[in-house]
Amino acid sequence: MKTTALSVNLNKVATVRNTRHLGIPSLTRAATLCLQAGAHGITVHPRPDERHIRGTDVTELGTLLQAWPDREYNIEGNPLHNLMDVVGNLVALKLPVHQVTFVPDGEGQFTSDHGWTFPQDAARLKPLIDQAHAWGVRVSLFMDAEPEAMAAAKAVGADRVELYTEPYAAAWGTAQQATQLARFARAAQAALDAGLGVNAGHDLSRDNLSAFVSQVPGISEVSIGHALIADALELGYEATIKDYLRCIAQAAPQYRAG
Ligand SMILES: CC(=O)[C@@H](O)[C@H](O)COP(=O)(O)O
Ligand SMILES: NCC(=O)COP(=O)(O)O
Repeated sequence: MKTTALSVNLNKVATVRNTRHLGIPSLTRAATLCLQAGAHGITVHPRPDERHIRGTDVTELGTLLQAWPDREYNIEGNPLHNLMDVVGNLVALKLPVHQVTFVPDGEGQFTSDHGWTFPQDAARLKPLIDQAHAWGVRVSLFMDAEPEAMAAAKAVGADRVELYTEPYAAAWGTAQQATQLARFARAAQAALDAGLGVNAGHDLSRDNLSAFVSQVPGISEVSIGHALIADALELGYEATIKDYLRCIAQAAPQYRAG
């Protein structure tokens, strides 16, 4: 049994960097500080419009992660748009990529706000999942917390699902929190029962993280960007990462490998 991994999403560092032509803040510097502080991995979501993460960032971070063989690189995006080209480029360069997270975002979408739909998406996902597996890359599917969809995600070939946690985050601290936690716990258990690993992400924060990982079973990885980078602006990367790791450790989560 292992603890839940923390993968730091660097999209928002790139968002700030892209407002000038000075190259600061540096993504590789941010990644290094997060990894030195104990983060288990780095996540990026290179959108087709390159509003934050650019193709060059993906390659530079892959090069950096070569020096951190015990950490993971997770690339998110829509495999029907630019993601497969981005990942294929990393593979061709023999740079590490441990996981792809397929997200059904439209081009130019404000932010991710829903998961894949089954059975409708199965036929177009299958060859893309097979391609990622041929590259030796684990595939996670971004999914709404719907227990009945998990068996279909497994059947199409996914290794993991990433539960889209915005509805939980929005309910945290309200009368709906327990209902949402129970819903996510059912979805996670259904995924585990189907033989999938379970990741989670979107709007997770130092406030809502402990309750989630303690009450939703089997969370292998959380990917966190927006709130974490906002915290880092105030606390610095080292203190921020250590506090997110404390939130996870406090919940003492354990998961089945998958
Ligand atoms: C897939 C997902 O959950 C997102 O959180 C995404 O990575 C965030 O993208 P933006 O940073 O562009 O909002
Ligand atoms: N997969 C979710 C992610 O990488 C980060 O989402 P957010 O914390 O920026 O909402």
